[in-house]
Amino acid sequence: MTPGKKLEGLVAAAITPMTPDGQINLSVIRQYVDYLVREQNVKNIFVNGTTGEGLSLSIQERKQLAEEWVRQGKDKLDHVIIHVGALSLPESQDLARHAAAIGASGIAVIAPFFFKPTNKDELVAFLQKVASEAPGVPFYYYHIPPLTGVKIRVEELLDGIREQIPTFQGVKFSDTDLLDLAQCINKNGSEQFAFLYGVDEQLLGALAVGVNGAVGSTYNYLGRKTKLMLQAFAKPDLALAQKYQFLIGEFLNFVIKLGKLYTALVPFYILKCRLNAPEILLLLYPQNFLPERFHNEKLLLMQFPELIAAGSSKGADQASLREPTVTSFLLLQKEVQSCDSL
Ligand SMILES: CC(=O)N[C@@H]([C@@H](O)[C@H](O)[C@H](O)CO)[C@@H](O)CC(=O)C(=O)O
Repeated sequence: MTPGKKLEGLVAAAITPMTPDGQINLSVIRQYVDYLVREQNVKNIFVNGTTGEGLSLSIQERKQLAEEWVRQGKDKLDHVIIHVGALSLPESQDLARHAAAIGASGIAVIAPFFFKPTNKDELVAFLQKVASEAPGVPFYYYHIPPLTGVKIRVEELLDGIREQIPTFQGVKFSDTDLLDLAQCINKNGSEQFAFLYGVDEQLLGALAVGVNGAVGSTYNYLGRKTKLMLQAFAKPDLALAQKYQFLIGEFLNFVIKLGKLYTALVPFYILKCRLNAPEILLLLYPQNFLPERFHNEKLLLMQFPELIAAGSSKGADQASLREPTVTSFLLLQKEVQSCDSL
């Protein structure tokens, strides 16, 4: 990890590896790190967040995952950010102390989402009590109102925040309110705080208002593609950046329609191991909850040819495809791939 380096660029939101019997699978994290660095050129990770379903894990599991990511990321990753948010303040504080003790490069916290803060002061008070348990660790507010239901504007939250949380370093902004985001950046400057966007399918819009980077699930497997968009935007070649965004958007639209299961099964092929988020286990067991197409490994394999490019070439057998959705997916994949040569 690189202490002091500003958090920017792409941050992959880690999936939680699970064993078939529902235990967290720490043994594949080293492979996961190597895959991200080598195949996706992504050197930042966000652990125990939404994608990793940190809130569905026990405190002990969250700590074990954090430890393993920090250990395996030591000389390979720039940043290992641990989400330590919880409904219980003492648990969140415990996780923050733990993240500090193991040498995490940052911690992030969502707003409590059951008994919700009703105003900025209540929210800041909660965040402050967590951040102060890790006084040497950069702190990020994780704003995700579609899931927390806490809609306190970040612009308002940031007003005077450093006085109350000296370690405050930035915001992971997982919302579509670009007006709020733009005003945050306009008033605070992206030099002072890091603004990381969390709605992958519309990252280009957030780049236009000045974010420093992005945290998201899709950078696990579209990291390289998205970096091409970042490069085009920085050049600046807006038309090219738009082409990438449109194609990535189409691709994601399709993945989203298929459901999270598809995204979470991808690493099964990448890492050649079972890598299921907790929610996926609910879908897998009992088996009859699972739509028939998920049983067919071959179909799945074909849907992510880019991700397994270095692996087998089994992906090309379109003749056996019956589902029109899968065919369209493959066509989109092809388009996204051909984007490299735009
Ligand atoms: C609601 C949700 O899961 N949002 C994702 C996005 O990356 C999302 O998967 C993507 O934009 C596709 O919709 C991230 O913002 C979540 C995230 O970074 C995390 O795992 O903490």
